[in-house]
Order: sequence, then structure tokens, then C-alpha cells
Amino acid sequence: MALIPATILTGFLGAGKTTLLNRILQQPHGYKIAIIENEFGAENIDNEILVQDSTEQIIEMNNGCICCTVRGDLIIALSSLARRRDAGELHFDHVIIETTGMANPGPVAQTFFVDEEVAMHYMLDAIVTVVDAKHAMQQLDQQEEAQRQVGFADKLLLSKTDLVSPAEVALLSARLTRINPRAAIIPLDPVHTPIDEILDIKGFNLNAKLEIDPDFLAAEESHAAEHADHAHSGSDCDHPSHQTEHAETNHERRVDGHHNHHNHHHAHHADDIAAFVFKSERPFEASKLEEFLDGLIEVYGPRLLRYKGILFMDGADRKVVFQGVHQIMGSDVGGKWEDGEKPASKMVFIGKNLPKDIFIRGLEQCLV
Ligand SMILES: Nc1nc2c(ncn2[C@@H]2O[C@H](COP(=O)(O)OP(=O)(O)OP(=O)(O)O)[C@@H](O)[C@H]2O)c(=O)[nH]1
Repeated sequence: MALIPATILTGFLGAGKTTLLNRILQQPHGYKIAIIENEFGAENIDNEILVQDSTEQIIEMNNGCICCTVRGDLIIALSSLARRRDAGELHFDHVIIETTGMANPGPVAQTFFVDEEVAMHYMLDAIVTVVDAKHAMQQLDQQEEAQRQVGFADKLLLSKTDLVSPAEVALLSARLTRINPRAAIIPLDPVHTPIDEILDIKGFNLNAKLEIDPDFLAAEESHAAEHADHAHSGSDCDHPSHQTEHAETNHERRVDGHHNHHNHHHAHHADDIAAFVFKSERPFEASKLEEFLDGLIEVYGPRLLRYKGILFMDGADRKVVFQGVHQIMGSDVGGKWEDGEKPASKMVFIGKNLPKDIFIRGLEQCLV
């Protein structure tokens, strides 16, 4: 039987998740959606709002936050929904899990890959994050969870744009893109919510699609050019497990000291969670790359939120696609390089305080 697509809907406290779900439930979009709510407190107002449409099924989880204490409950909720669907008691073709405002989406996402019964019935479609255009700047400054929710996202939906100026939206969007250049940013229309922006995004598919914000790419490239003259050799060994946190911090500091990065970052809000891209037109040597990536994920997995790459491998006429969440990585052989398409690798890494130089130098050493 086909796997049921599941969407994780996240967003900081008060971002507008319930408002959005409520609108989705009232729209005649033809999807039958089961909603899993994760709210604190016995009195659940959200639930009362949501039970307006009898075609949707709602399961509520009251025993705390999904991210740390009740992943087990999420497994139970998902498994029970699937069993009741198989038995013909429930009819739905999509699940949306609304997390609490403080939830870390990572463990929620990992549930779909780690738990066998969940993986047998569901495929994680995407993580969609609602961002409050009025309050996000402050939340991102003060709360790592807010940054994390942005970093994990496949799509960012801006709420409350009616309360701010276009210039504020532009400033926020630029910051969101620096944290996560993979996720498209869509302002929410207060009346009509395009369901296609939320369901069937295929964010976790091993497909040969890796869209990265063009402004982000341009900024990365000019940055790289700016510093090309100042390149210096690193340690002899670039295997990540041979690098220490200490060495890495010193290295970053050295770069900052030389080029006055520090001020540059501050002008931009120095978010701990950020992204970078690796690109090359030279092919990778498979065994070297595999060993390096395994090492990277072993060492930096806990700090890596999302990563994805489309790879040009030496001697292969097909693309290799990989993607992952924390330590869980999947890869597959994709389609052939199209006629007229120049084979090239492109990867994006989103994580917390990642040592970009170690990643880039290490990847460069895996090239043929
Ligand atoms: N002006 C404006 N207000 C909004 C918009 N979206 C949501 N709100 C308001 O923001 C408040 C919080 O919205 P909710 O939908 O409850 O937010 P939530 O993310 O579910 O909140 P928690 O579950 O507490 O994390 C409510 O008063 C909404 O009416 C919007 O686009 N514009």
C-alpha cells in the first residue's frame, strides 16, 4: 500500500500555526487530512477550534512536548491512525503534525526514519515552518529553537505580514535565507491558503532537485572570491574525526581576525544556525567521499540539521543524490546528466556553528 505522506508543521509560539490549520480545514481542497496536535495543558482550545470539520481526524497529545518526552506517543498516535485507516475506520490521505511552539523538529522528523512501524506506513513529506513576520527577528535573537525551526524547514510561511512594512519583510527574509537557503519563503495570504504550498512538497525525497536561493549563492560566491587571496593551508589531515573543537574554533577566529568577519556577521545578526554551499565541477572519488562524509556525520551529525547534495562522481554517467537529518543519511543513484547539462556537484549543509572550512577543505580533497 502507498505510504501516507506526513507534514510536520512547526513555528514558534504564537506564529499562527493553528490559524493556518483552521483555514486549511475550512477550505474545499479535496484532501482528507488527519491532524496530530501536540499542545500543553489539559484544556485544549486549539482542539475545539479544529473539530469543525467531520472529515478530519484529530488526535491530541497532552503529555508534553513531542521533541523530548513523547516521541513514543507520536509513534503510538501515528501507528494507531494507520491501523484504524487499514481497518476502514478512518479515511485520510495525509497527516499533519502540529508541534508546540517550543518543539525541536529534529526528533519528530527522525521518528519517520527510525521507527519501523511508522516507516512502514508513512513517508515524511516535509517540515513546514510558520514564521511570525512581526516577532521573528526578536525570537531568532533570543531563542535557538526559533532558529532551529527555520533551519529544518523545507518551506517557510510568513504570517502577520499585514503588521509589518515590506522593508521589514525583506530584512527578515534575507536573514531566513542565510539560515536556510533551501526553503522557499511564502507570505501567507490571510484569506486563501494555497494547500500546494504545504502538502506534497517532497522535501525528503532523494530527487535530483536542490534549489538554493540565488541571492544566497551569489553572496557565497562573492565571499569566496573575497577570501581566495588569503587562503592558507590547514592541518595535514582533514578527516573530521581528527579535528578537535578547539582547533576548529581557533581556525574560525583566525579567519575572523584577518578579515574582520566579526563585524560583518554582527551587521547581519550572527545566527548560530546557518548554511553554506559546496560546489564543484570536478568529479568526486567515490571511496574518498564516502569515508569523508561518514566521518563528518559521525562528528557533526548532532549539529547538522539538514543537508542535501547532488553529486558528480568520477566515471559515473548518473547523478548521485544524498540527503539527511542529523546522523540519518540516505543516498541513491539519480538520473543521467542531461544533454547540455554540465556535470557538477552541489551540496548544502544547514547546522549549528558548523566549521565551514573543515567541510569545504575536506570535500575538496575528495575530488579527483
Ligand atoms: N494580524 C495577524 N494576526 C495573525 C496572523 N496569523 C495569526 N495571527 C494571530 O496570532 C495569534 C496566534 O496565532 P495562533 O494560530 O494561535 O498561533 P500558534 O502558532 O498556533 O500558537 P501556539 O500554538 O501558541 O504556538 C492569534 O491571535 C492569531 O489571530 C496574521 O497573518 N496576521
